[in-house]
Amino acid sequence: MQQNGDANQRIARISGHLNPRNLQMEESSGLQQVNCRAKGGSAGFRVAILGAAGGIGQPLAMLMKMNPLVSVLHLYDVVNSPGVTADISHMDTGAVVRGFLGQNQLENALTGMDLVIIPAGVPRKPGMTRDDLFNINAGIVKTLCEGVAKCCPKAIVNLISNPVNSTVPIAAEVFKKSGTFDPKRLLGVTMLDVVRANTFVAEVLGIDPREVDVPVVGGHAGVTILPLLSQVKPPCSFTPEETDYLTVRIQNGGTEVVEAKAGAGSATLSMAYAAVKFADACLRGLRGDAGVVQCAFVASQVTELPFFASKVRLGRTGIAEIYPLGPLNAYERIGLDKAKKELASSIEKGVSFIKK
Ligand SMILES: NC(=O)C1=CN([C@@H]2O[C@H](COP(=O)(O)OP(=O)(O)OC[C@H]3O[C@@H](n4cnc5c(N)ncnc54)[C@H](O)[C@@H]3O)[C@@H](O)[C@H]2O)C=CC1
Ligand SMILES: O=C([O-])CC(=O)C(=O)O
Repeated sequence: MQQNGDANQRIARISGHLNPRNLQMEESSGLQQVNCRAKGGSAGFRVAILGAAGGIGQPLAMLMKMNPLVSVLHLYDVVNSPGVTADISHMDTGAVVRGFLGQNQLENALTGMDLVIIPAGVPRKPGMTRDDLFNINAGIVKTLCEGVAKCCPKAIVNLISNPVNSTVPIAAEVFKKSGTFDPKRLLGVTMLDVVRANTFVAEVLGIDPREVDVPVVGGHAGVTILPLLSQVKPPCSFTPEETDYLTVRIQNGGTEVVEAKAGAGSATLSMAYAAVKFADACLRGLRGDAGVVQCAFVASQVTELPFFASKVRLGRTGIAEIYPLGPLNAYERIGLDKAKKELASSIEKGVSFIKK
């Protein structure tokens, strides 16, 4: 009898993932299901991806499902999230996966999350700047951040949607308006600039990219992307021609992919890789690991601008420390002036979108 009871319990637990009755319940009262299903998961953090069915969202969801620090993975989108969720949920890794479709499931997707990663929004086509995405993506980011403020105000937010130089200020204003803004918890993802810089510098030096660390500061668009080639690890030097080539290639990395994709979108796979590298750093910080340092676009006092990308140390409550830029050479100082000029107006555009 006892054996039968155990077996029934096991079947009930497994079929909880498949039983159409339970799925229906999730639509009407997601939170109840959330608590119930999490029992099957491993110990770890609860992560939501908003825009999970997109070009970045899908590989990002796959890679996060493989991350042993993740116990619960919520996949939210306005289209196609049920299919992506069914697919990802068959991977035999520890995280429990749940899908959420459409605005009326946003709150259930966000409730209880430790980390929210946002790649929702339209990507560039050839000939466009990231700022050309502002009109559509600003509203999307605003709505999603209002959800975060309401349902998981203590979550760390990794904001990927472009133009990052404006969407991060938008998010900050939304959080300020709702009285939940904590600058330590809002991070614009500029990791792809670092990933590209490491790759291109390694190519020039003829070494393994995994051995290279290039700080990239400023922001995430054109001249605001400022690689500090004088601070590359391992220590090395570049000719003026190499410095020019590397700086321009790193600044135009996104455009290089947009043009190669010829209308089919922008970087998705390398971005998903970069997003997971960054999210993993945030989770290791939350866990209490020491010495977790990455570049990110954050509320900052490193320059006179209210937001700036630089190296930050990640800790148990998000950003534990923001590092100064360190010594810059003449080339980098000129680059910094250009970056700051463009950044100032992108930041102002984001702030006034909410304040208007
Ligand atoms: N920070 C960075 O380094 C990078 C940022 N990006 C940006 O990431 C964003 C997404 O790019 P892709 O994934 O290639 O675009 P995509 O169009 O393939 O996917 C975007 C997804 O967002 C969803 N979405 C739209 N409105 C939504 C809403 N209100 N709520 C939830 N989901 C919504 C769409 O349904 C779609 O599934 C773009 O803005 C792009 O410019 C792209 C590459 C690098
Ligand atoms: O270039 C774009 O539009 C997408 C992006 O931000 C990047 O690849 O760095």
